[in-house]
Amino acid sequence: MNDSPSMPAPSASGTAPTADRPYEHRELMSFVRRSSRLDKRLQKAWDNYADTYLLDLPQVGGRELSVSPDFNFDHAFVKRTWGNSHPMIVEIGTGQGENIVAAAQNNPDVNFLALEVYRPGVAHALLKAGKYELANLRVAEVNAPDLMAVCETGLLNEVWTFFPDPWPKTRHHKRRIVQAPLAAEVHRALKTDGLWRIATDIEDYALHVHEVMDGRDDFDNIGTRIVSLPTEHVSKGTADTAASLPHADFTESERFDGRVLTNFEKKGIDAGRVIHDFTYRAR
Ligand SMILES: C[S@@+](CC[C@H](N)C(=O)[O-])C[C@H]1O[C@@H](n2cnc3c(N)ncnc32)[C@H](O)[C@@H]1O
Repeated sequence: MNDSPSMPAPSASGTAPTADRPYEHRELMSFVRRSSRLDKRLQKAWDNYADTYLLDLPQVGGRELSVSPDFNFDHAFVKRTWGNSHPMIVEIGTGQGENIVAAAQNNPDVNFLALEVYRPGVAHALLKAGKYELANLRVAEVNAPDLMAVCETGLLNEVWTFFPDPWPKTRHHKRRIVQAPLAAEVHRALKTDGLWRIATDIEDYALHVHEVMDGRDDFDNIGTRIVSLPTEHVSKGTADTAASLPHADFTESERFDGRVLTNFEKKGIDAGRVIHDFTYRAR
């Protein structure tokens, strides 16, 4: 599989992952492995469509959902797999594939790769890809940062991370997938002017994105809507109390019109939460 001449990409920690020291800096995962049992319908989808749509990527021995650091996600692999060199968009944490399937249907001249660790989600994405006979979509059941780490420099036009798992407890914030090391890897994988689109319905995650991303000198936040969010949380209090708290001011984007309303987003809206959209352009 690894017949490309290009070297494995360096990891965000600055040292390239190797077979005996793979992704050491990433032992804290952004997900907890859940049941991979499929019901009859999803098992049938898997049996029918995995050969066509699921990428069988080499793993690090004994580490589920990993991608071997010896693998290169590069132009040559894209050409062999998608059969062309069209622009490439990668979605990190695709859920059930609702969004990327719709995008792939609407943009046949763009290649899409969905990354997801939850097997029933992967199976749903396969089911829809098969149902709509999408030639431009592939799905990988992998830990997304592992794939980003082996992505050829400048290969991607866009990366999407919509409604990442919130990990609300402070002691779990380190598990949030939007982190400085991933940002560095996404930046390296993107073309100059490529975009990382992020959306969340969790106010504290929006602050987290702002904290991780807005001080970076390798990305520009191209949002134009000015937002001011309190940086401390009070469970009870008046509007005056809230206004007197320290605030962070930053910019967000208008809703990305390439995003369909997924179940996750709908649940957030139904619960009265505000959606925060960010667009970061790689320098
Ligand atoms: C809250 S869901 C949102 C799904 C989808 N983006 C949407 O908007 O409907 C977050 C998804 O990210 C996936 N995920 C979390 N960490 C991941 C990782 N390291 N690699 C790939 N997928 C991941 C989870 O399994 C989950 O399906």
